[in-house]
Amino acid sequence: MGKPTREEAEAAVRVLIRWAGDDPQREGLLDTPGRVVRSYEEFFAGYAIDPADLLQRTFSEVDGYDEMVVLKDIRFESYCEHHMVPIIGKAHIAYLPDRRVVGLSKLARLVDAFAKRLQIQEKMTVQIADMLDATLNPKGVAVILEASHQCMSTRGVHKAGASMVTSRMLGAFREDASTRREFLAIIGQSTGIHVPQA
Ligand SMILES: Nc1nc2c(ncn2[C@@H]2O[C@H](COP(=O)(O)OP(=O)(O)OP(=O)(O)O)[C@@H](O)[C@H]2O)c(=O)[nH]1
Ligand SMILES: [Zn+2]
Repeated sequence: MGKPTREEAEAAVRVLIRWAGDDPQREGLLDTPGRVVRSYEEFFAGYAIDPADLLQRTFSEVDGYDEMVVLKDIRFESYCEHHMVPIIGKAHIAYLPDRRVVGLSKLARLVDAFAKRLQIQEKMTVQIADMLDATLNPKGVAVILEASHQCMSTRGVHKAGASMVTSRMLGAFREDASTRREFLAIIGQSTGIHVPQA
């Protein structure tokens, strides 16, 4: 299945405008297919990124640092693969380094590489954790995602305010309850976290 041309993608948007009940030829909508297709390039930029590449560069001069590294409150925007509407939330990532650490921004880039695709939250959670585990070989990895799904707030069941929380714990975070507790305490899970609403 080859990638369609830009013209084909714009034609598909014109069909959807007609499906919504409007006229793609009216002045206000003439440039809309082009804008939508350009927006899709942003929304789905993750397909062009190789997440493993992002984590190739590591640093080993850490003077023996062997405690957990946590990056919390990483905002992400993803898209529900069932309804193609936004999933907006926050990711919290931790790992227990084994001599090597990765540049901090790469953790946020890793989240985006998987978020900017058609997703379900469970799959995205596993993809982030497993990629970090496979490329960095740390002693443990923890990933928690909390997000609100516009397919649940702006349509269907209309439950604004509900948030989905998913997690994946590997290595020390799975096996050792105190490591897991320390991570949860650091990200503030015990005190409650504000989830940005879609
Ligand atoms: N587990 C999971 N479900 C999701 C996620 N995003 C959306 N969904 C759900 O996917 C389901 C799709 O269900 P269907 O019954 O096929 O679709 P639908 O008729 O549009 O369902 P409603 O949303 O209940 O109106 C819905 O229950 C959504 O809430 C996600 O990230 N994880
Ligand atoms: Zn959905």
